[in-house]
Amino acid sequence: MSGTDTVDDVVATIARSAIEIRQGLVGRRGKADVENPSGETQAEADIWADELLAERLTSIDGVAQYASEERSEIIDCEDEAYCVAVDPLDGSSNLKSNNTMGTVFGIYDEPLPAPGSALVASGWILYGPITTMAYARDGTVTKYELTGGEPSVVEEDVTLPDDPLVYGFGGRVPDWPADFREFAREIESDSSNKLRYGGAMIGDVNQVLTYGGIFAYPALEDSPRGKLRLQFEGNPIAYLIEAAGGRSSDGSQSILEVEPTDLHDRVPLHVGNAELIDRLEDVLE
Ligand SMILES: O=P(O)(O)OC[C@H]1O[C@](O)(COP(=O)(O)O)[C@@H](O)[C@@H]1O
Ligand SMILES: [Mg+2]
Ligand SMILES: [Mg+2]
Repeated sequence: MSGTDTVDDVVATIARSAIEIRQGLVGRRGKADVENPSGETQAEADIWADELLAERLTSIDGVAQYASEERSEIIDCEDEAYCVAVDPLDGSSNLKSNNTMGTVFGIYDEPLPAPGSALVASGWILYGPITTMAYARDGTVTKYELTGGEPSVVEEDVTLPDDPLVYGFGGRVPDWPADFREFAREIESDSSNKLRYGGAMIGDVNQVLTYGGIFAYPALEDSPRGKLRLQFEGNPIAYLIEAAGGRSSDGSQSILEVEPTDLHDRVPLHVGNAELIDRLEDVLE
């Protein structure tokens, strides 16, 4: 994966940096006294990981823009071609309790903010008991283990298992709109489904990729666009889950069809096995 084109260079750089990010979490578990563009208090590690990725990714030939959940403005580079959007640390509130976190990336061939249809590749790093990467390009998904050297492939042509097993829904239940509550009740009452919610989208979505099922951070009564960000979280996740044979939805259409109006737009996110997303859209109609 190293050095054949800009997209490969970006992915190889993120994979290498992930090992450093993981090690650098030690000593950076506190909060910084600053808010990100979404109005959330940043962790020291959010800021540090963003700066590390910005420095590395903007120096790659062919990278035109770098943008992240943790900074208001896009960094424009002199090159033209690919625009990289990252969530440097997904689930950073899990730093305190030392639970799962991730890094999410999307590589677009249009200036940001761009719709998910402009993605050429996306993926995520999962900082679990070991560090893994799920990566989608050209309609196929590959899983890797990362140790610092060349990423080693553990599975090619990854697809969601046919029989869904896990579900995880973000937000407080009383804040869910009535139609989403009805859908959630339907999923819960099916005895073949198990609840899995860890407070880091990447951990929960990776379980859906592994076992089949559904993850959602839905629209909330007082936040109709939900919580998760379209450029940095929604689009990259949707691109990968769709490449793995699943579906994504903002409630009525694929996340990849949502037109952005602002770099830090939020989007109601639902991803998983196609049959479950179809059922969700029927209920939310
Ligand atoms: O604390 P809540 O409301 O369950 O929210 C958890 C969700 O927020 C997030 O932590 C948001 O991501 P960041 O940590 O990158 O801001 C998701 O990973 C997770 O699914
Ligand atoms: Mg996140
Ligand atoms: Mg984050």
